[in-house]
Amino acid sequence: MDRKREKVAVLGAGSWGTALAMVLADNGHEVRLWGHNSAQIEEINQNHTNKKYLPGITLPSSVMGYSSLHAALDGMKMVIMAVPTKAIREVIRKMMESTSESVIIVHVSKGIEPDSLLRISEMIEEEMPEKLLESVVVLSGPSHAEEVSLRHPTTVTVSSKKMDEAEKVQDLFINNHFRVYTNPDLIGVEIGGALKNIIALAAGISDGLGYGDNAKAALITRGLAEIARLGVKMGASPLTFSGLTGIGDLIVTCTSIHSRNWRAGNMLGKGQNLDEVLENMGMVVEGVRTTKAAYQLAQKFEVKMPITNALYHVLFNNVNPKDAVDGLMSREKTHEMEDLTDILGGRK
Ligand SMILES: NC(=O)C1=CN([C@@H]2O[C@H](COP(=O)(O)OP(=O)(O)OC[C@H]3O[C@@H](n4cnc5c(N)ncnc54)[C@H](OP(=O)(O)O)[C@@H]3O)[C@@H](O)[C@H]2O)C=CC1
Ligand SMILES: O=C(CO)COP(=O)(O)O
Repeated sequence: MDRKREKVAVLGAGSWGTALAMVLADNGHEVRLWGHNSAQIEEINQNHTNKKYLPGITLPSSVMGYSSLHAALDGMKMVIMAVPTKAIREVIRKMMESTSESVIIVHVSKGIEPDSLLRISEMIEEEMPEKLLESVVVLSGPSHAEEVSLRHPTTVTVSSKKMDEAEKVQDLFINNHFRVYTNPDLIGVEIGGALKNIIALAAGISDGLGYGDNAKAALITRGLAEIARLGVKMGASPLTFSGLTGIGDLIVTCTSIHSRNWRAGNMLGKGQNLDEVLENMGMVVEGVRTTKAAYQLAQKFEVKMPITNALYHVLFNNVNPKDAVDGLMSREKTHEMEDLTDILGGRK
């Protein structure tokens, strides 16, 4: 495809920012990868590696590392925000000290902010004055950085309130190993991507306890049911949850050793405590904060989210993981399609 060469800044030099910088460089764009650790940026520029986050991978030499945010943003209209959810506000604030240009922000993170209960696009809109923010686009889907950096076939979805801007982002990233779809359901795309991490933690716990494929299939399916239940109450389309950012991302995260959320859950299931687990991981485990946010959202929207609820008590109230599973399995009997029966007038 004929493609215009764009200038793109990627903020966050962890696994996902680096893998996405590789996709953009493969597509011929000018890519500036900003990170706050200058030794790591030096490694990227001198050795074309980012060993901590993508071991064994050689980066295209056109990916240029920047430790100055000001320099990375100079002349940039397109900014990829690839830091963990809890760092987004801080990085946006620093960004605004460094630029007076209006930009399109593409956020690729998966979380919900506890207490404010905002989705990431809403946090960005809250932080940035309208005159500096042309639009926010989310890019999400089943996409482990490790596999993207090997150029293995991957599919993701972009969404925005302004779909013409989402289409620009589709054109920016799409190539024959990284296929990008559009979906206008911004709420559904963000909720699916964020909440799948809760279920991935639970799936890891189940595997760590020695339970098998039946338990994992149950968690994925019933997890999707509770994510969709909440998402629809928040204004999402139910169809989005059967797509890449719903069931697609649930499958990839609940079944892969690449997933930090699954791995963290696995260690919890094997008996480690949360602090030890997070210390050992050395990378972001978004599902922990998102569990807190989803627990609060379930209360706010009066939605039943039994798996989220059980995980919340394991993470924050020292409930033993096995007791949490026993509690889930001994819940009051119910109809599988509870919400459908509500719609059909309570027929059982
Ligand atoms: N990895 C993946 O496969 C995918 C990840 N995502 C999402 O992308 C987001 C980023 O994750 P990922 O790259 O994997 O995380 P990593 O843990 O691999 O990397 C996080 C990066 O962000 C940096 N960082 C943390 N806090 C700040 C801060 N305050 N200012 C500047 N930089 C900061 C870290 O720096 P330092 O090294 O100093 O800690 C590190 O470079 C998450 O929301 C995740 O859910 C989405 C799809 C796939
Ligand atoms: O979002 C991801 C894959 O789509 C990555 O998941 P983890 O953060 O659990 O590694």
